[in-house]
Amino acid sequence: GNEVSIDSLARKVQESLSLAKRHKFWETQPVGQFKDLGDASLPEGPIEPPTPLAEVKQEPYNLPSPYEWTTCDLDSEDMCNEVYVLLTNNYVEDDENMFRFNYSKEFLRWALHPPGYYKSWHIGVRVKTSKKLVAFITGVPAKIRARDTVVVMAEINFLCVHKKLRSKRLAPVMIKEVTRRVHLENIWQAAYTAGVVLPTPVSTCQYWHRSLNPKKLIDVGFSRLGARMTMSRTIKLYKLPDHTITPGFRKMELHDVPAVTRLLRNYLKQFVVAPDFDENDVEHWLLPKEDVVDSFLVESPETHEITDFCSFYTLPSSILGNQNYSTLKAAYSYYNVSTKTPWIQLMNDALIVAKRKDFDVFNALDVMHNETFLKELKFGPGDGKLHYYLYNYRIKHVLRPSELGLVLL
Ligand SMILES: CNCCCN(C)c1ncc(F)c(N2CC(C(=O)NCc3cnc4ccccn34)C2)n1
Repeated sequence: GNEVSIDSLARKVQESLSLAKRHKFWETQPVGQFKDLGDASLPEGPIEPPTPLAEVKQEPYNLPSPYEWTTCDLDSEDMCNEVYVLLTNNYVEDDENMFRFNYSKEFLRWALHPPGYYKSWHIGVRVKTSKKLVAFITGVPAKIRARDTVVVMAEINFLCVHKKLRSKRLAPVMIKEVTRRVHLENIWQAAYTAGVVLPTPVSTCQYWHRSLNPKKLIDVGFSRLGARMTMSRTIKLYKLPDHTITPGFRKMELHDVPAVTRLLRNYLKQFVVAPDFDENDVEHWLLPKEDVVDSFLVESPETHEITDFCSFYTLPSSILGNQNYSTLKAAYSYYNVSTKTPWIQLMNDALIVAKRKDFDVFNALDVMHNETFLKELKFGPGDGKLHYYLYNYRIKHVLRPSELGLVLL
């Protein structure tokens, strides 16, 4: 009926209150503001100039009295485990609270220890008395090109506040603290993503999902049986060959780093915003690491030239409240390049390898050239939108996803 229950009304009030507070906070920050959207006179580039380092706040921001700052050293097994447990129990869930991201410890160490990382940007909040870790936020340095300008930015990620401490206004002070620590390293721009709308998205992307294990996906409620479809017909629809079909398709190895760097740098040139990877970055971000990142390339059997590349990262989700399964094994499309092998064939080989590695689903954003293969390879549009943001950097127009060459973890 149309009766609105009291608690759903209360939830709506709470949501709109936190949305109002969220915008109030972001209207104080050097980010593109909604009111500026139409103003073509505003130049592209930094919104505010750097602050002289002596004028950057030297001491941490004040936390509410029961809490204290801590720096999380992920090389410490104990600390890495504390971060893993906090995220496993309190990080991003889908709107229906059926799934929660379950980044692994190995993944977190990989994601947070790229070349040139700062330990001081791995920030935790503890309860002073119990020393329990109750919140987390991170930054890693990255060379990002925006049109023709390469800027060293902080990639901000893994903002997580314990479920029991929500709406205590911890997130704004954590964002200000990571910003302060980034400023202390003379870095003045940042990049981040969110499933929620903030001022102002650089681009808004759509997730697409390719079923690999449709029976499990339907059983756990990730997808639904199509109209006029039976389960056996659905399993047949998503069936993949046991082996890849592209001649010369193989796992990337250390000696491939120079060639893959050339291939990827040349490919990423065409996008308005993209990482400016050097060989050290490629070695860290794209060499295969078991249960973290997989990468493959096509080496021409005739010329031994490396002509194509595909990669995906491993990000499982906890399944909340299903009798038969506890984990959804998801692969996320990362960076792909096609110069000789057609996109469809290259990405179909990626699906074949992901299926063979027992992934349940292969996710991809509609960024870069992904829309050229999504529909034909039987990806379906997801309900999750991912908004991309830049801090203290104005891009003249909102970008189409196909103009974006950046994938954050
Ligand atoms: C770049 N830093 C954010 C990345 C975090 N990523 C991967 C993310 N951010 C927002 C999303 F909308 C999203 N989606 C993947 C699609 C999906 O699989 N939706 C069902 C589902 C399964 N498990 C979960 C866990 C949380 C949310 C939705 N879940 C939607 N992914």
